[in-house]
Amino acid sequence: MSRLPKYIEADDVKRVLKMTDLIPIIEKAMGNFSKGEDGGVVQPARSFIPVKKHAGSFIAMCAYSEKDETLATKLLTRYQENAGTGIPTHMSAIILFEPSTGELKSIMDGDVITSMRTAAASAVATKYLAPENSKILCILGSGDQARSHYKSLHHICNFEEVRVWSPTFKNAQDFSSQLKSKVCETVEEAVRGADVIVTATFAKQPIVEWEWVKPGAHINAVGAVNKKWQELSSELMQKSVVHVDSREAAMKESGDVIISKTEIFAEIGDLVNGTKEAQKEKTTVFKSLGMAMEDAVSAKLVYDKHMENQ
Ligand SMILES: NC(=O)C1=CN([C@@H]2O[C@H](COP(=O)(O)OP(=O)(O)OC[C@H]3O[C@@H](n4cnc5c(N)ncnc54)[C@H](O)[C@@H]3O)[C@@H](O)[C@H]2O)C=CC1
Ligand SMILES: O=C([O-])C1=[NH+]CCC1
Repeated sequence: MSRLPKYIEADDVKRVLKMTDLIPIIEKAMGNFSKGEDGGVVQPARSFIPVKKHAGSFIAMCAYSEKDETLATKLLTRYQENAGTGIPTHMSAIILFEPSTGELKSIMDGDVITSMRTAAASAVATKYLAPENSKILCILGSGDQARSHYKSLHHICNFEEVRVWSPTFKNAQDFSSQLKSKVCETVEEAVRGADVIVTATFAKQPIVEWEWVKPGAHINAVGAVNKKWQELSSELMQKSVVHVDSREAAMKESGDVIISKTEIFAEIGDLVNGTKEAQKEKTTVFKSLGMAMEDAVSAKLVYDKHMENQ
């Protein structure tokens, strides 16, 4: 193997990474993660460095999976105030190592992977938890994650209607002109009657109330990645059956979980492994925070596919 790592840019990641390949790989990874030591996953809690002077944060996420033979770290910045400036709010690179020798294999764009693997994790949750014959999808937010979720969730359900709401009406209109959907003026209008709901916003205070949510609906809550922030009201969290990607991370990083003091029923991996039963008929929440393990398996897939084409 050459000692020079392969640099894989965003366009190449986009070219080789397909949602249909990614969803089952993320499903398996979530299952392995939730098996504890038997799953062969090592994923320490991620590090956050606040870049207070510039209202940003720097996040380092590492994982090793023995079963998947992948060892990687993602370095990511989250600068919310970039919104509307033309600079993305999240930017990242993934560094992939060869687990058998420790060699550096690749440095690749992490933006496409972050977008797609987060939406793939929600697709797995939706597969287990959405009501049968879900027809109406509601997306709150119109940014990067909103777009990738639109695409991934169509692999799971045959939606007849998609609704989008965003705090800036024009952004929702742009979303709707590119991805077939109906623009809603309020969160309540978007949420009422929806079977599957995605919250992919920068909200710091709850934007979704329990009484708007159709009984039995499934919610993928992707934003509010801070112990002081919430996208869902405490009542909604307490009355729903709550699932997370990692219990440990949720208890440390999720305001939706910590502030509401809700009980966590299961990790999505527990549903995959069959150690907890999916309760499709109940109102369910998947509180997603994102896992390094998801980046590691995605990066390996990208690397292997990219090298096949060299
Ligand atoms: N769970 C996970 O694995 C991941 C979570 N995220 C989180 O998902 C959320 C969305 O990320 P992206 O789509 O990449 O960001 P983006 O910058 O592309 O889009 C953000 C969206 O939030 C909306 N927004 C801004 N302020 C708001 C407010 N106060 N209330 C409601 N909506 C507001 C914006 O109008 C925009 O539609 C962020 O909180 C981000 O940190 C991002 C990556 C992975
Ligand atoms: O897992 C991830 O990449 C992120 N979670 C929150 C911001 C980015």
